Amino acid sequence: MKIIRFADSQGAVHYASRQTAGGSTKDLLIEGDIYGEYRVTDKVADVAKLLAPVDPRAILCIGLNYRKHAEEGKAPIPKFPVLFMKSPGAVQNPGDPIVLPKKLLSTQVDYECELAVIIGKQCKNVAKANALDYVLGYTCGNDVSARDWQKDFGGSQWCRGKTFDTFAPLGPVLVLKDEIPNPNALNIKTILNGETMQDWSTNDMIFDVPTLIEFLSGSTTLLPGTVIMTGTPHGVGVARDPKVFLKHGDSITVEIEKIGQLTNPVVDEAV
Ligand SMILES: NC(=O)N[C@@H](O)C(=O)O
Repeated sequence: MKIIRFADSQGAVHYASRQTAGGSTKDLLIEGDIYGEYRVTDKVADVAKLLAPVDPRAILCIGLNYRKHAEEGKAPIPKFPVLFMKSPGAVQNPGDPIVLPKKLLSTQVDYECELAVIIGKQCKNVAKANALDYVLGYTCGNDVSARDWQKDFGGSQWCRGKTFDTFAPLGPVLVLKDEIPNPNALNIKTILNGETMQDWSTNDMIFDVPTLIEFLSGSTTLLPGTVIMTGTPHGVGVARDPKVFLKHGDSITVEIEKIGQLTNPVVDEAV
């Protein structure tokens, strides 16, 4: 099942089951708690605005989790997953703009397509073999990154470069795990203004999804609604010659097999 989160014409936030048949889409209202007991009603949802599919409790991000991306960044292959975090406040809805900070703040904003895992059940010290039992589902993520803050100004801490407002677009739908039995067998792409910039497979992760859940839950209780962004493959803008950074007027799309397209326009911060 595919689940959307949306605001209705009164501004109230709900979930719905998105059903596509014969090319037409129908959204049926969900009643209850998607992390607990819920049911799909026969009421057609009044979808006024599509939102990010979840309102994250936390956003845990993994760096250098694809060999060729580590190589293009001249970084060593990590022995353990490289963890950093984004503020839940950085989440952006599908279709809404990625806002480039004032030039004073950053001139090197980059894209990163990522498979995002949504934890459905609280867990701690989970064994790899049972790790997917704690997953609710998957969505597309864009780990938007200000490289200058990540590399030069952040004092070797990546956090600020990764967590500006709008630097965590998520969407367009939450695909429940029954539709994706193996999250490590999906094609993943980034398309910038119609040009494919990243095109790889999640089967090339250094630490696969069950290993990441085992590793993270070994130190941190993962609460329902936790989002894990699992790393990006090669082809990012900073590694290109000439470098490619996002600019006002761009349109950036993350596309993942079995999930769909997460597209966001890019705009300059109003000064
Ligand atoms: N370089 C960099 O920031 N990479 C990470 O975000 C990653 O996904 O590997």
